[in-house]
Amino acid sequence: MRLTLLRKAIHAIIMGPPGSGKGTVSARIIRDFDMQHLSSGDMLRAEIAEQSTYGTKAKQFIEDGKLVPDALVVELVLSQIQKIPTSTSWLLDGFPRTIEQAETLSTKEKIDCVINLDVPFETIRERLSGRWTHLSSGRVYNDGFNPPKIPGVDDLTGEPLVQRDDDKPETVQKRLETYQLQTAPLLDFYREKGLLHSYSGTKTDEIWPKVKEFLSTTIMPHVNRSRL
Ligand SMILES: Nc1nc2c(ncn2[C@@H]2O[C@H](COP(=O)(O)OP(=O)(O)O)[C@@H](O)[C@H]2O)c(=O)[nH]1
Ligand SMILES: Nc1ncnc2c1ncn2[C@@H]1O[C@H](COP(=O)(O)OP(=O)(O)O)[C@@H](O)[C@H]1O
Repeated sequence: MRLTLLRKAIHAIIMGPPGSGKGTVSARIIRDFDMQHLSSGDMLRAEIAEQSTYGTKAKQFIEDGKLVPDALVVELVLSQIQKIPTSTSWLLDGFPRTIEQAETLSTKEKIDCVINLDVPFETIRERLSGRWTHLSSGRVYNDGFNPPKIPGVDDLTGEPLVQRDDDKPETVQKRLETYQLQTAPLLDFYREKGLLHSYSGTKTDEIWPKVKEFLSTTIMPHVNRSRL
């Protein structure tokens, strides 16, 4: 019997080092499951493009491969979450990234699961040198893995793609160090709560079926809109 009356909105987090495939896997999740995607990096880049107060404060930290201060990111992300109807499921990508962010989030929202993409740093360094981003949507491409139909142009809008300034090798190295120091400790935070589900590998196409299987069977069989 289907227990449709018990449907509830799911609150999921996707974690992993920069370039581990969070955006790529998130796009597949929202294609196949009825969820709203919230990416802190996309939000910050939109604020920078608008030259807003948030954007102006965040810009230098991002360019330096550092994390943007907790207070700023928390305010930005929580204000976006609050705009989502309570009946809508959401997937947070890139947030939280520090214990302080996770603790603040846990006082405001109940989290159902954390998907962690465990990809070796060597693989990431190679990938990020070939990442092309459509800034306004957050869509990503890669020279070898999923190239755009026309080089340098977004498939859906025809607008130009850019190589993010923070994808330069020296900034990538700094971001990986920042991840190791400030974000990796979050894995234990969520493991202790029994929420962490880690997927290791070097290829998204191998990781994705496992993530999909987990979401379909365990977390949200009721919102799965794909044909398994
Ligand atoms: N070669 C290769 N590139 C991938 C794979 N998965 C994702 N990418 C690319 O790697 C880059 C980083 O992925 P992205 O989803 O942006 O990672 P994020 O920084 O964690 O959100 C992008 O250019 C993707 O197109 C993969 O399995 N192989
Ligand atoms: N939760 C966050 N806390 C602090 N800084 C953040 C957060 N999310 C994004 N940022 C800033 O934005 C940059 C880009 O983030 P993101 O788009 O998630 O890229 P990636 O996953 O490739 O590192 C980060 O390097 C960091 O400076």
